[in-house]
Amino acid sequence: MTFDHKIVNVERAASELRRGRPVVVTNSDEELLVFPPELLTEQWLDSLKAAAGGKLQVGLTYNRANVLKVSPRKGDVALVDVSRHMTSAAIQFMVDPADDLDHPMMGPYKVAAENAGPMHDAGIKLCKIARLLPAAVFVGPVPKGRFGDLLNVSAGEVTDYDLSDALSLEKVTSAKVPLEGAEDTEIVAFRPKDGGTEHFAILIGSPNRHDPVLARIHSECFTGDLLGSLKCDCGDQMRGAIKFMREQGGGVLLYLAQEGRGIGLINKLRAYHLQDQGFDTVDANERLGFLSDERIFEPAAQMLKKLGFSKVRLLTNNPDKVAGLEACGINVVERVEHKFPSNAHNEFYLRTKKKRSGHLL
Ligand SMILES: Nc1nc2c(ncn2[C@@H]2O[C@H](COP(=O)(O)OP(=O)(O)OP(=O)(O)O)[C@@H](O)[C@H]2O)c(=O)[nH]1
Ligand SMILES: [Zn+2]
Repeated sequence: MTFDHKIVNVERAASELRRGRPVVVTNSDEELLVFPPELLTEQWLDSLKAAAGGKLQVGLTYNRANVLKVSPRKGDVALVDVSRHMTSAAIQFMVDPADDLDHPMMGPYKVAAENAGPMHDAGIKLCKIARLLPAAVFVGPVPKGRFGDLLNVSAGEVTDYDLSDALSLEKVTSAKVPLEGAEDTEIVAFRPKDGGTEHFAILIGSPNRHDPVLARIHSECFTGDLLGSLKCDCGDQMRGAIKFMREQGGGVLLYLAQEGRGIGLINKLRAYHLQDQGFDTVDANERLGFLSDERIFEPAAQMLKKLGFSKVRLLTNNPDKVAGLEACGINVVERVEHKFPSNAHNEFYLRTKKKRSGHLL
């Protein structure tokens, strides 16, 4: 029997990291131990220092490194040496911006003599997949076999994860779920065959497959969609799209598991904490070490294709969504604006999206 382990290995490794356990990223002849800094304890740090024999490093993304005034030697990851006396708390200050304003004199940090490589990139990517802070403590690289029985995953599998995860989406089931204002509605569930990220398509009415379908790419927003948060416009946009589709005779809303523009709910709340300190939505993401938007469009495109839609009229104010969907082989024949009145809490957020993220309204 043969299995395609691509997604499985990555999901297992990410799940191990979320539990505060180290994993090993490999290439053809070397391996690199990865530990999530936000879950570091003094005990773990002592063990890692012992395993590293004095060579322990923290990997930071370009955006976080930039905040700390260090730069990657090459590529997008900066490696900072962990000195013998550095505590787990000091490493956590390095990767978590929550208390940056209370520690304005952090550093200076010693940039490692080595360049970061694809295994380091994969280590940080794994922390992102685990929805942890995008940083990692590293031991190595060392020749293969040194870290014994620790769970391991190849750097290539991690790099390919997003695409493999999206391209293996399959329809699992569907059911009629009448919604307020759109009673003729069906929810179609998608899941990669070996168990990755689940996404959902909400079909309003019975749109035909010949004409361009009215479509909305909606990234999950627990606070806005479910709780009615006034900090963003997601709830209005989601309910507004459903209502508009019903009025127009049908459409499809793709509900994507990309909470917080792809950083996860906990990291989004971390970004909100920084916004409470005065940083805008873009700076908050970047101080955490993320890109301002970490989303990809393949899952949306894949669901549209599986549902038989190849041409869409896209409800959005975000030109990146149009370009992103087009790049995945969906023909966006029209962008339909999707704006709702602002309130005192989201006005600055909406202005920032226009000023800094190229939004059209
Ligand atoms: N990281 C982060 N995510 C946020 C913030 N506010 C809202 N979000 C997330 O942003 C996503 C919603 O974005 P979308 O509604 O797709 O909006 P958009 O990219 O602005 O584009 P359109 O609405 O289509 O014009 C959801 O996943 C929200 O959780 C924030 O301040 N920080
Ligand atoms: Zn929202």
